[in-house]
Amino acid sequence: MPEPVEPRQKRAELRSAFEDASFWTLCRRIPSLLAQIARMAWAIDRRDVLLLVGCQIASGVAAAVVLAATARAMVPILGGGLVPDRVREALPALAVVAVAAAVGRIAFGLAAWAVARLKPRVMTAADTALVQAMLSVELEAFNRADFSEQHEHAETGVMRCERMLYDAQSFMAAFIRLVAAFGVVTVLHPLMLPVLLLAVLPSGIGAVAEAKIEYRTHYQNAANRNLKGMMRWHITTSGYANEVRANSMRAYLGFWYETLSRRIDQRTVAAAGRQVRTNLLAAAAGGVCLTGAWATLVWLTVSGRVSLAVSATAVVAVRTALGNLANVIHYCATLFHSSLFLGDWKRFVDTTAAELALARGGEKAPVCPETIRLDNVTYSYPNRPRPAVDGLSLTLRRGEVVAVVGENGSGKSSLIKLLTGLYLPEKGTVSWDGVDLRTVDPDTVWAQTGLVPQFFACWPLACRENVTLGQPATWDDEAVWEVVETVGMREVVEELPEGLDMLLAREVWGGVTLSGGQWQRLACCRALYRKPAVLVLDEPTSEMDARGEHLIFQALKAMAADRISIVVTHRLENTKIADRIIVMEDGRITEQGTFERLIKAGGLFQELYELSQDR
Ligand SMILES: Nc1ncnc2c1ncn2[C@@H]1O[C@H](COP(=O)(O)OP(=O)(O)OP(=O)(O)O)[C@@H](O)[C@H]1O
Repeated sequence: MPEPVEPRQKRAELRSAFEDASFWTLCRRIPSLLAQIARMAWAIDRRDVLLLVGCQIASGVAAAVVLAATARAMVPILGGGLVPDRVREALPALAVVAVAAAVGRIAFGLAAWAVARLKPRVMTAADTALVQAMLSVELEAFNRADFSEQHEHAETGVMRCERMLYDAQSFMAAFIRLVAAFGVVTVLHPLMLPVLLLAVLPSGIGAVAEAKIEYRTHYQNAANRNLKGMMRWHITTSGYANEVRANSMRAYLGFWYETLSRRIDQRTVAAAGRQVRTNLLAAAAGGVCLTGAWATLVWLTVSGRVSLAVSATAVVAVRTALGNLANVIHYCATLFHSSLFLGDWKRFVDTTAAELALARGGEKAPVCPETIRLDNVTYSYPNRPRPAVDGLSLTLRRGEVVAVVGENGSGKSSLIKLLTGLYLPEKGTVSWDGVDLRTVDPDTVWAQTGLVPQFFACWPLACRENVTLGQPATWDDEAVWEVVETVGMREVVEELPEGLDMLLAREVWGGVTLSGGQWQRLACCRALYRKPAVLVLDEPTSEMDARGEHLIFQALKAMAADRISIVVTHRLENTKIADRIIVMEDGRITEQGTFERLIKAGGLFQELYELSQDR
């Protein structure tokens, strides 16, 4: 079986993300990263943020008190005299140790509670910001080669948000305790501080190197992961389950999925080897430095520079400092790691999506336009040698039904995206009543359009919402039933156990689905319910039976007087209801006229019609 092809992907950002990533960059970035996380959390719940910070400080102070009181207790315990006397003398300091340790634990527990409350909400905020960003972009953004890839990275950023808050809390907790321990160690003997730092520096540098390897691997797998995700959906969704089986695709799809997954795993496994080597190297260097730290402590004690009591406290302080320092370095590295993904999310939301956001003029589109005019309009898709619409001029008038026909790929769907302002032309102008759509707020255009696209959505919502989606809520179902009736769906909807309330999603418990043609009738309902000034139907009846098709074209005719109506169709019989037929070839209009005229004109229309009759 043929192996899946390796998808191409953009690499420039991968390089730039690493150029400035060093251990020192990590240390420099931590304060701003913490500030960014704090800002995100602050915007969600100030009380929890204050509780978290308060608890962190309290647990740090408690740790310092524990160490200081331990040092105080050690002096009588390791000093001379009778054991009961020594213990009695140490009791007050030991009581302080117990109280401070309890305060530390309570503060830690409360901090964890605050984080648990903040985590899901921070993640939801990041997630909704991403969804809003996706909703805000121009339709054209989806044609950009790297848009989906960048979106995928941003999705990972959202997933990491949750973990990042936990990492930030753990980092801060370790950092505050470390400062406390460092303070105690420095007071005991200043030489201990640099020795301690040296002991954990190698593991810090190793952790960052490991994080970089993981991030690089994540990027290298991005296109494959993206493709795998899409294929997974196609393979497992109920909608294609019949095609997958009846066209004997199962074996190949299974093979394809496994092969691609293995390819991703191979890179991850290879990276794991590099990570372990880095880790071991860092651990070995750390071990040597740590031995040096303990040797220094022994030397200080043996040479009489510190007393045995102080030395014993130093052992506790060094252990506390080391444990926390290792945590600081670990969480610093994971925070840094997460910050790279968060950077992807932020870049996508603040820059990529913002640059591609719908930002046209603020003018209002003319209400119920009399004419839509295309003047010399050209539109090309990226990576395509020829324009999809090529220097096209056309005027559509209110009250007129225009049918657009032509062979596959001749530019029909692109044309309707241009005249509804979904795409802006590369050259030429599209205007509604003389107002250039470039200067108009697109929402005021789309408030007046009703579109049945070629590939329409089957919304996993109630039947009613499948009709009214995008329109203000209504308490009265009469208008809904009216359009349901128009497309011949009343009986079907009435038979659903919950009628208009029925959930149309068989994947959800209690939900049902409809047949292909019934779904298409519902998509037509959606457009008709809007009573739009510009009604655009792109192959609206491709899945319908003759009765459904008849009903839709009757409805189109009945509604035509008050609006501009455009219908794209391959069934040329349907064009009989049109006032004018436009024939497209290679992005241009090559013929125009009524059915009666074009059927005898000797052009493409006549040829296609004769082919449709030749059975
Ligand atoms: N998103 C896209 N990216 C790149 N090329 C595209 C895209 N959409 C359409 N095209 C190309 O633009 C040309 C016109 O496509 P369009 O969908 O407008 O044709 P159409 O006449 O509606 O075709 P059909 O009858 O098959 O629906 C085709 O060559 C098509 O391959």
